Amino acid sequence: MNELYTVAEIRQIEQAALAGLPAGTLMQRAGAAAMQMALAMLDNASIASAPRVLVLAGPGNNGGDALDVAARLAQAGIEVTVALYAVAERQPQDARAALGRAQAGAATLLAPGDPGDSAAPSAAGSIYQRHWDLVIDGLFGIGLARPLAGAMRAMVEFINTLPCQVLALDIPSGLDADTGDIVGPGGIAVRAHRTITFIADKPGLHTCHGRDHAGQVSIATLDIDPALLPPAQAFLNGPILFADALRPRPQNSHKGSFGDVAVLGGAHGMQGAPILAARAALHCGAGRVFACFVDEAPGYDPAQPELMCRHAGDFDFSKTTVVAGPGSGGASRANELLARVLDLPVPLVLDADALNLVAADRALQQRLAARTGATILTPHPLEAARLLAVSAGVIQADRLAAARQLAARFQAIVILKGSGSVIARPDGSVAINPSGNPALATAGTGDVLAGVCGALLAQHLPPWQAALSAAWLHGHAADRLVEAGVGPVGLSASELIPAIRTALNALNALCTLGALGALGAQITVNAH
Ligand SMILES: NC(=O)C1=CN([C@@H]2O[C@H](COP(=O)(O)OP(=O)(O)OC[C@H]3O[C@@H](n4cnc5c(N)ncnc54)[C@H](O)[C@@H]3O)[C@@H](O)[C@H]2O)[C@@H](O)CC1
Ligand SMILES: Nc1ncnc2c1ncn2[C@@H]1O[C@H](COP(=O)(O)OP(=O)(O)O)[C@@H](O)[C@H]1O
Ligand SMILES: [K+]
Repeated sequence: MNELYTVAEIRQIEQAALAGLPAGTLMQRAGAAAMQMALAMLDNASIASAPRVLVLAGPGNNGGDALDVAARLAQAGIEVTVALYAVAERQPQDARAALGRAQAGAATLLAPGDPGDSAAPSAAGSIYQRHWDLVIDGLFGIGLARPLAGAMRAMVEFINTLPCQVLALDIPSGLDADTGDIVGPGGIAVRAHRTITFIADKPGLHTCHGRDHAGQVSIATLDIDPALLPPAQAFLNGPILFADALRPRPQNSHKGSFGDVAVLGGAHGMQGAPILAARAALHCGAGRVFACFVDEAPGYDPAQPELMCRHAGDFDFSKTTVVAGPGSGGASRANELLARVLDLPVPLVLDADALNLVAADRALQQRLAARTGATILTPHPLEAARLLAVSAGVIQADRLAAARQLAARFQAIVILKGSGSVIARPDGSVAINPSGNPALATAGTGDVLAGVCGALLAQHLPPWQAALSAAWLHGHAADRLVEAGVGPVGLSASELIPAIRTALNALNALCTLGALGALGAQITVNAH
């Protein structure tokens, strides 16, 4: 299941489901699913003595889920302590019932204040000074309305220093489920190893701070009738979304069958960038690849003599897929060449300096929005910020909204890069890419991504599927390299290129075999 739902959508689904069920049913299903996850985490931790579990229970229904799990674990004979931040009279009905179940069982319930709080020194002390094998975070879920403060903030600061496993219920407390930002100003969020999220998956678990705070994400659907789920506007990217656009190569084919890619960039001192993009395009199957330089052009690329190096001013871009921007610089010469390619109806990828040139020039913006050819934009957050005339902080605070805004404004497919790259199309659909890791945080990997996009466009993938495939393959290759010890420290953009080729061929082989079902399972394993 690749659908991602906003808090507003989850609330609607929840209301529809609750209408047909006895009170407390969904919370008890959530508690039962979380209990299984907690037991599995305790098993995996191979704890020598009897395990001790600390459960944090907040004031709302997320706290209710936590109290339900606490009651279940205590009933199973596990030593459970609840740090309770709820007052029964103010709890929602289901959560109050869960409090009753926890109080009736063997769990110890404490109401801790700040570590130095003289009002509750013994409760706080017994939590802060003991050893814990597992912490279950049920402070806040989708109802978080403001930054964590006071005693709960102090508890989260403490939890985030512990060496033990942390399981978040629904959302790591403090994280915005829609955006993956930490609810602020000056907020804090639980850093969990695993998150069990209820009803359906949520975008904020997979982008911005989401990946660092949620850890491995599992979905407990709570047996809600799938008919109650509306059509999703957001998805977790994976081959299931784009594999049908990948086609086996016909035997009766030639280099002209797989398109030409021309990379436009490489101003003086930045010639490596278009070379990386061009090599990536070559290794992802483009029939012929040209590296076209804004200033002086090298005779050829000695490490990759298959590339044809040209002076951009002399090159006819009208019959190729164009990747514009890698190392192109911001000079007027680059601006003129960019204006020329924007007016051509060819498939076009805009990266790096091409995006900065567009951001600074209203005429280029109009040309871009008026294009008829397929267009993919690949901004990192700062480039996106320049395009939208805001700060990078504003982009990161709501990456989905920023990517959607750019896609609508320029009528293009947008890949907003970073942890959990967001791929958006002009109609507002988005996908969040779950592959990739910090090994990619090194110069040149963006040039490689642009080259992969170009190669896939040249091979006639529709731009949406080309962008989804490129982002996924790029991240997947980095994940495989890290598994093999090539990173996360010291992975180079050049090393990424053959790994992307391997991943693309493996995917093509699976698609050719019609093994998409198996692929679905594989994606889930990889993504979570
Ligand atoms: N309603 C139901 O039957 C179900 C609810 N579920 C759980 O319920 C959660 C949503 O429950 P709620 O809507 O009660 O929301 P939460 O439990 O996330 O929190 C809402 C409560 O916290 C208060 N609050 C918000 N931010 C605060 C802050 N920074 N400091 C102090 N108090 C703050 C609010 O005023 C409200 O009382 C889901 O995330 C999920 O875990 C699941 O059990 C599924 C079924
Ligand atoms: N921490 C990270 N996790 C996942 N992907 C990352 C991370 N850091 C960078 N990346 C990816 O690496 C690439 C970097 O691109 P970019 O910033 O344009 O670099 P450059 O311009 O130097 O090539 C993007 O695809 C981005 O999504
Ligand atoms: K939580």
